[in-house]
Amino acid sequence: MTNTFTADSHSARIDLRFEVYLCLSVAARARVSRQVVDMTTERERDHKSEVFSKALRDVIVTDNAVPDAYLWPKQELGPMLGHEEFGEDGIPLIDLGGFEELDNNQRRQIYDRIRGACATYGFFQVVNHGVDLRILDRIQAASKKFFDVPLETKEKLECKLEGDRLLGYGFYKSSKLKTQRRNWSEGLFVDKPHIARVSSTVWPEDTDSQTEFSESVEEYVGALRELGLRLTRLILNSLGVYPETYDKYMPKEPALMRLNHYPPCPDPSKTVGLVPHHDANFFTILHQGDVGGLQVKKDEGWVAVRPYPNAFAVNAGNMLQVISNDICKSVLHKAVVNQDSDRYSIAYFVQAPDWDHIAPLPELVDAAHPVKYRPFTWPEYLESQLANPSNALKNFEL
Ligand SMILES: O=C(O)CCC(=O)C(=O)O
Ligand SMILES: [Fe+2]
Repeated sequence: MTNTFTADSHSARIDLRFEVYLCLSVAARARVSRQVVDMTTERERDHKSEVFSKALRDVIVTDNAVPDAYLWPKQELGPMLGHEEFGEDGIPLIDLGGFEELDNNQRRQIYDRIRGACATYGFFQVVNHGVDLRILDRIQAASKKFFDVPLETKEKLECKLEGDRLLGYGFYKSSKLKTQRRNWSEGLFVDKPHIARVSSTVWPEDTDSQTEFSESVEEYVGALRELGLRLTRLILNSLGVYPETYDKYMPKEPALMRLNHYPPCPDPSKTVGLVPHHDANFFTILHQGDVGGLQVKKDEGWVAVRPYPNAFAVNAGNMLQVISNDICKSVLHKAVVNQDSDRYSIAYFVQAPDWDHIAPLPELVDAAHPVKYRPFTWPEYLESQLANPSNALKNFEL
């Protein structure tokens, strides 16, 4: 992929892919370039060799203020909700324990809850999902250890295109605003084939750390792949699609993953952890650990997704919205930060099936439910994303 963006600069293309593959797809136009990690002021440059979070904390100690690049105008933030303001979020927490033993009626109830959640919120949460909790602890520890290494080491993994996918480490800026506000976060994009390169770059002399990082991430990817397949079947069933074989509906491999780190922030009410965005992929499985921060757009406001340490939040991406003929909604979501704790989240982006054309499933189209999108290829989608980042699906709507 893809030669279709020749009119645009290299960085714009990278920008686009960043959004798509890292799923900062609609509201966010994050620039992935050297610029991303280039600090703009003298003071910030001084801190470049520090750990990101420490650098920010130092700025705070010096100035008792958030650097300008991270301050968002109030009107851009919209109605704010603190990271611990959990109301009745209404997003179902679905217990998958013992699912195989359930009778058809009981299963149907679960399918209905999944479908209702995808239609209303675009999100649901799962517990007893079959992923060993030790695997979750291990990946959280690996992620923390990664983000704790000095910035100059992490920068060796600068985000760049690898084939048709962007991988590596970076801060994120949003081009949503002309002023290029920054998100109060750093992240590492990795997929299975590139895990070993990450660990050998970050810990060239330390084979124990290399092994620990590689093993924890590989183990996580393996477990999440299984969960991704299981959730694909559950979601298809919830849509009333019962193919003889699910093979042609199975996600494309490898999935992409992003480790996110949100350092504590002195003024969370004026900053954004991760800018509001839609995920572009099929669906995302997010582990947000025990520190909340994920918020989902509902009507004119935001709903905070309650963190359950052992749960995963699952959300529909743009491709699921299309494939489900708009039954599942790819909903705007964002991450907010807080004053006291580091937050580590892990997003596992399940890819859409490897079809020549993405289109609504014929099973979901009839006279009462007319087809909502024309078929399109992935490169066409990317082009549309570049032209219309806030509504990439618009081009394909019928
Ligand atoms: O960290 C979070 O809670 C949100 C992450 C997210 O939405 C993403 O990585 O696409
Ligand atoms: Fe997301």
